[in-house]
Amino acid sequence: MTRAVPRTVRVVAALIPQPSSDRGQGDGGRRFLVQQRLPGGSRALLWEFPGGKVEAGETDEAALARECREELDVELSVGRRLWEGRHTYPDLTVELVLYAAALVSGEPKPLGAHMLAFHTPTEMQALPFCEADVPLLEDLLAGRMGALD
Ligand SMILES: Nc1nc2c([nH]c(=O)n2[C@@H]2O[C@H](COP(=O)(O)OP(=O)(O)OP(=O)(O)O)[C@@H](O)[C@H]2O)c(=O)[nH]1
Repeated sequence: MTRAVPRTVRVVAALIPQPSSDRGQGDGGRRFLVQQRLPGGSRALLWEFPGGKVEAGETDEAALARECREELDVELSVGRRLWEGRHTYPDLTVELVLYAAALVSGEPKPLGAHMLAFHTPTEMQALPFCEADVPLLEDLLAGRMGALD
C-alpha cells in the first residue's frame, strides 16, 4: 500500500521574553511565552511557541507579526533568526523557524490557544511540547542560540 507524503509548511515561531523577567538573572532565569494547543485538533494540548504558518508571498517576519496579532492580540517587533529545524508528523512536515521577538504593545490573550504561560527553558523541559520543538528546547536550554534579543 502506498502512503501519502505529508505536505510541507513553513512555520514561524516567536521567542518572547516576559517583560522585566530578565534583570540580573541571565538567560537561564528568563521566562518566555509558550502556549498550549487547543483540545481536539492536531497535536491537541501540546505546548508550542506562538506563531503559525507562513502564507504564500509573505515574509517570515510579516507572518509572525500577523499570527501574533490574530492569536494573541499583541504587536511584536521581530528580531534575528535563532533556530531552524524540520520535523515530519503523520499529517504534516513542518519547517520550524524560531525568531527572537519582543512585545511592543498589548497583553497576550489566548485567542487561539487553550492556555498561555511564561516559563524558563528548564521549566519547558517538563511540559509536553510538539515533537518538532524538542531539539529546539535542547539548544535553548544549552545556550546554543546566542543572545536571545
Ligand atoms: N506555532 C507553532 N506551531 C508549531 C510549533 N511546533 C510545531 O510542531 N508546530 C506545528 O506547526 C503547525 C502550525 O500551524 P498553525 O498554528 O498555523 O495551524 P494549526 O494547526 O494550529 O491550525 P490550522 O491549520 O487549522 O490553522 C501546527 O501543525 C503545529 O503543531 C511551534 O513551536 N509553534
